[in-house]
Amino acid sequence: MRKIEHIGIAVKDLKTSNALFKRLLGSEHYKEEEVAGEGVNTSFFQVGETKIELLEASREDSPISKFIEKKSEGIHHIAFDVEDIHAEVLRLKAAGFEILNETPKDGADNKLVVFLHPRSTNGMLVELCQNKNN
Ligand SMILES: CC[C@@H](C(=O)O)C(=O)SCCNC(=O)CCNC(=O)[C@H](O)C(C)(C)COP(=O)(O)OP(=O)(O)OC[C@H]1O[C@@H](n2cnc3c(N)ncnc32)[C@H](O)[C@@H]1OP(=O)(O)O
Ligand SMILES: [Co+2]
Repeated sequence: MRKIEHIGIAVKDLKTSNALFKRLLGSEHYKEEEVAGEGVNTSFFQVGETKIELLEASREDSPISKFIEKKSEGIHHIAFDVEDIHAEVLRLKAAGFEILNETPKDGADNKLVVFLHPRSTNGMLVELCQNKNN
């Protein structure tokens, strides 16, 4: 794993949270993107070499709706940048981690993504991200 690619934050309302994070970080979000496969609308803020990804549910059965209902708004996952996502999946599986999707799926920002179940990572949802142009 090369660096923290982004920190995902579950929010109820993207517009309200865009304004809050603009006040917090002192800069505007640089893009918004819907990822229909995940049931989310996202916005991104650059913070040095990493990013904050705000996630709003775009449908009732989105993982974000369930998370906010059971817990609250707040940190939802940490995403690590990897060079070869297939090799990382094999390495992490052999090391005993529970992979939620062994076949990488389309994420935001031109990425392929894989998730690890929080019950195998001390309660933290982990995302692996590989740039599609790698
Ligand atoms: C924008 C695209 C992409 C990107 O490019 O960056 C994204 O970031 S998409 C983000 C949204 N997508 C996902 O989260 C996909 C992966 N998540 C899942 O598959 C599910 O959410 C889950 C993690 C398997 C949980 O689903 P489910 O089992 O249906 O939910 P429960 O509410 O029953 O939870 C079971 C268990 O897990 C705990 N949990 C759930 N979510 C989280 C979380 N984000 N962080 C930590 N723990 C989490 C939940 O509390 C339950 O624990 P117990 O109550 O102790 O059983
Ligand atoms: Co993410």
